[in-house]
Amino acid sequence: MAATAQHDPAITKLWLRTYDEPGFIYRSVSTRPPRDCTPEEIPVIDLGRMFGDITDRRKLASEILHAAETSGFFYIKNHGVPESAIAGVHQEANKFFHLPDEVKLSVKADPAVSFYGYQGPGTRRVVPEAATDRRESFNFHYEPRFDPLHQGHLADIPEDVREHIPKDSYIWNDIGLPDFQTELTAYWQNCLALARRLVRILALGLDLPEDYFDRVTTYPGGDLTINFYPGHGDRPAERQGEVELNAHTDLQILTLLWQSEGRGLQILNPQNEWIFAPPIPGTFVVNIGDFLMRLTNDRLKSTVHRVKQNGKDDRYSFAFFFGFNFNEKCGVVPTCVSESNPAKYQPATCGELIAKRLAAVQQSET
Ligand SMILES: O=C(O)CCC(=O)C(=O)O
Ligand SMILES: [Fe+2]
Repeated sequence: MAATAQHDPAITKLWLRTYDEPGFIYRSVSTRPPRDCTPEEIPVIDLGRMFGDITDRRKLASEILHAAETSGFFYIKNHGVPESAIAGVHQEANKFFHLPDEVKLSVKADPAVSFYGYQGPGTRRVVPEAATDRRESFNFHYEPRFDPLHQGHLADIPEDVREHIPKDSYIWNDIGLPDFQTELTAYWQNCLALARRLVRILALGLDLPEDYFDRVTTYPGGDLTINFYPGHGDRPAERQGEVELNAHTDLQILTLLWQSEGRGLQILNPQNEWIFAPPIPGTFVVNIGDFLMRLTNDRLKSTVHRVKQNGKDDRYSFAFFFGFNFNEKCGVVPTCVSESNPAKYQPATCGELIAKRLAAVQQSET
């Protein structure tokens, strides 16, 4: 991927994509093998208090804020997403990724329409300097018809919201898995509800009214990606050390990540060293996205991460990316600016920034 810096072999140049011109930056990163994160670096936060009184909620909010301001990553437990919903997706993901290639390719992303659907191994490249990602994935996006908030009112969906929804219904073509769509959308609904609650806690943590962001989460970004990273099984680990998903930051507000057993996810800490965020049973990993970093004037951190799969066993992960309404212009929130710390960013819609970045990614793939 990256060229080694000239003077120090323990440092390598890591290229990253950004929203802003020129579109790339690089960081000088340690080549030392990753260690596991400490509980201080990526704490486990108990969300049970989300349903408590305002004192409980404020206490929870301050813990979340602290993690979001430091590593930008935290685990959550007691998150309320039923194990059965997770197991349902896990089972369907296992069946899906073991289908013959021609079946998976029948629901593949058509770049002329959207980037949703199946993406085979080696088809995505985050930055021109990087190798292609080796992961396989399937992803779909927010649709009001899946959102319990709009059940029974689908006729009232505003036209500009409709226009924003990609017309890629082919991603749900029949692939011979009768429960695939049902299980994925049921899990998606759980994540959507959880993300809407978490954003309220974030608002409290930012000293804003708890319902401050509600207005921009009525037709939010809500992408679910199921990822598959095959293990090497009984064969020699020929791919050991290779990156399966290249270093990136997530684009929107926050990501809820479930990971199956086995290390894979690595996070770049403030000392520019990779650390593992190993799976912890019963938890999700949450991380802050670029758009929320921008809305908080860089107070909350959107942290670089990547995946290396170096185990014998297959690894799965499910990433739910939550964003604000795509057509809503959002500026830096009032509690993150002051006379001595003016807003660094102009108001923008999440939709326009993401479209710009995805177009750039597509360009580096062609
Ligand atoms: O598979 C993982 O652990 C991380 C996936 C990820 O970072 C992503 O899909 O953006
Ligand atoms: Fe990510």
